[in-house]
Amino acid sequence: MNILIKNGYVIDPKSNLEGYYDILIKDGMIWKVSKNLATENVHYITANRVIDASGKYVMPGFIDLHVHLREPGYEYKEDILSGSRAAAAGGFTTICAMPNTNPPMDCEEIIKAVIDKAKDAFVNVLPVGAITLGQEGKEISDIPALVKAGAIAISEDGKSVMNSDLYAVALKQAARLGIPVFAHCEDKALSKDGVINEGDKAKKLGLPGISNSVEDIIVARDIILAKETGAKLHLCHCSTEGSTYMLKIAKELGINVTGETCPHYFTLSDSDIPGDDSNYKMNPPLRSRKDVEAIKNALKNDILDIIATDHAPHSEEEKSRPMKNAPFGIVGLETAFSVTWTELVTTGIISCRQLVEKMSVNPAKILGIEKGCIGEGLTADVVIVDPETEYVIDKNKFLSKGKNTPFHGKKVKGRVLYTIVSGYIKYELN
Ligand SMILES: NC(=O)N[C@@H](CC(=O)O)C(=O)O
Ligand SMILES: [Zn+2]
Repeated sequence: MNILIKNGYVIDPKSNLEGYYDILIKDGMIWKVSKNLATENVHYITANRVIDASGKYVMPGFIDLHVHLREPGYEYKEDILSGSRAAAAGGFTTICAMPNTNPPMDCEEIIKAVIDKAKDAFVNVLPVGAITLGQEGKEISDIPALVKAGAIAISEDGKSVMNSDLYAVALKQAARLGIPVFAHCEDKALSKDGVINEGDKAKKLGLPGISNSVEDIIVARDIILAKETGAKLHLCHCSTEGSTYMLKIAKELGINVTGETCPHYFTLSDSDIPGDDSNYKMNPPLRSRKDVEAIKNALKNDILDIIATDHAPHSEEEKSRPMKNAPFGIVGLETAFSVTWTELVTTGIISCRQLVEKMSVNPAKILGIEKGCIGEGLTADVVIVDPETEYVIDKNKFLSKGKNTPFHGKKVKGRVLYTIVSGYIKYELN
């Protein structure tokens, strides 16, 4: 299948290309990027499909470092096929699958099974291996075997490895193997049975709170250990002002650390929680307005490098429970681009270029993969968006099995129109 994308506004920071270009995709690859490409004069190649992208933006496909696909074990929440389909609808062409499955992705066999299953997926799925066996925090997984089987990174996501001695060993191994460590920063002894951010809202709802120190303490520890071990540390879902300050200092000191946040942390604060509604329950929790401002500022100043979704689907039944008893997590694949465009780009907090850097270029760089770019000769992973369309988010239209979102009914601007993975149109808005 050959595709010609005509008249689109291309934003490709890695090639330092921004402007109106046509793109010819052939045999799964970016064949030509040029002004005024006509099908007939491109080496006799005719396009089977011509996409008129006038007034649209063309970007390298988004890469999500933080997705919970729930397979194996929790297929009632999501599976590789449904989650990857939702990813394509969100403009993502590559996603990382977190290991907190059942059983966790802590051995060669499970990593291989996920890779095998992902052959039918709508987008590229890259598995992340669990740091400890069963994610129990007691015994380290066979990390070299996980990497050999295809794990792109390691993580204990859902929790932290609380034993610093064990964690340091894992960091050293990751450093030696050249893979990043995705860190969920949460001091379990401190967070206890906390449900939402510590503060007025928690008091009002009579719910146990989660303080900023729960995150900040482990962020500090992990940065210190990254310095000592030389590991490539990636801080997942940063939500606090403190995290952004420590990230800034760590970068200034030349420590190999990157930071991620998610759309909900720069859009909502705990004061937006309307009542006992579990669609507002996630870990880390929605923080104070001051934290939200700090997160936005850190995105603007490129202290935070990555916008990921932390797509965490749960069943209707699980999320209709009162906050105290519902699992943590919200879905995000199908809302991330529109929410980010609305909250950060149309407001001038970040540029389009920065959006592409944070959702495509930087994730590719962290993973060390040749993606996040529309360069000639590279695999054709491309997203086409409409920057002007306004619509209302409707969870009932999600392709994900998970409908648990606090953004249902939110009016947004900017919409994904096409997602092209390895030269195939995997999503098209109709
Ligand atoms: N973020 C969440 O609230 N939940 C995630 C786990 C995680 O990413 O920490 C999940 O797996 O449900
Ligand atoms: Zn996490």
